[in-house]
Amino acid sequence: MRFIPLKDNDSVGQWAARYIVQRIKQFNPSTDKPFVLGLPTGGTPISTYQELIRLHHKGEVSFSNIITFNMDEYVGLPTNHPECYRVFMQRHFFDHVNIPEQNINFLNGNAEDLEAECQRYEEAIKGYGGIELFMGGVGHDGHIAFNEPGSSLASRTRPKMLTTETRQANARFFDNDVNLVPKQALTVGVGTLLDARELMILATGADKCRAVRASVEGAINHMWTISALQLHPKSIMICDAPATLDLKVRTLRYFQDIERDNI
Ligand SMILES: N[C@@H]1[C@@H](O)[C@H](O)[C@@H](COP(=O)(O)O)O[C@@H]1O
Repeated sequence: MRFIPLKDNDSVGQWAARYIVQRIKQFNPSTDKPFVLGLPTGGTPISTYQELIRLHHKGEVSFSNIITFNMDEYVGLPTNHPECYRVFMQRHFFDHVNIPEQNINFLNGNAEDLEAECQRYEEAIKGYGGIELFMGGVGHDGHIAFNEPGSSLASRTRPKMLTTETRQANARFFDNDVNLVPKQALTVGVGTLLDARELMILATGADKCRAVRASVEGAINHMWTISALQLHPKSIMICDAPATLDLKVRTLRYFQDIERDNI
């Protein structure tokens, strides 16, 4: 795994956005051969979306041949709710770039049969030949997408109950009222994420430092689903300085040394 230790949140956004643009350019997508990008919501990726929008407006990247799959969605939120992940993505990214509406894929958290909806999503990903690059964030408890502690590292897309800790963390988007945060979500599985040809995780802020330690120095363990990164043949974790606070000095120096030309 690559570990990119950067200074602050803006540097993380810039690094991640440039990496995505570079990968898209290398891939040279076309209508027949689109680039399939997995995307997250949350506070962490916002600086990346802002930088991608800026690069798009500068003419450095087009999203016309990009297919997106978002990693998760709340169950039961009205589709026009501002915290519905689809609405979040329109607001922070899709409304500002040239991605065709039909290229955007989302889990429907209001589907009548949630299991069937998750199955449909897995099939849709397969239909495009899999995901080229999946970007994600990480929860305080080390969850990746909504794969809460104890999720199988082989899991596929499915409904999941959210922990109280996660609902409390997300209450900031729901008038600080935990009771307004949905109790359930649909999420791609850890196995679905591991199937992506590349997995890029962003972590910013001191409140993520335990999750970062678990992913870099910890043992692979379903109680920290982020640790599955270690199983992926091509994973990158990008952090700001506060998120590295719990790493050993030796670990941090090691990655600072081997990435010295890239940070
Ligand atoms: N399902 C999302 C995750 O995909 C995200 O990584 C996590 C961290 O969010 P934030 O970036 O706001 O800290 O929050 C939610 O639980």
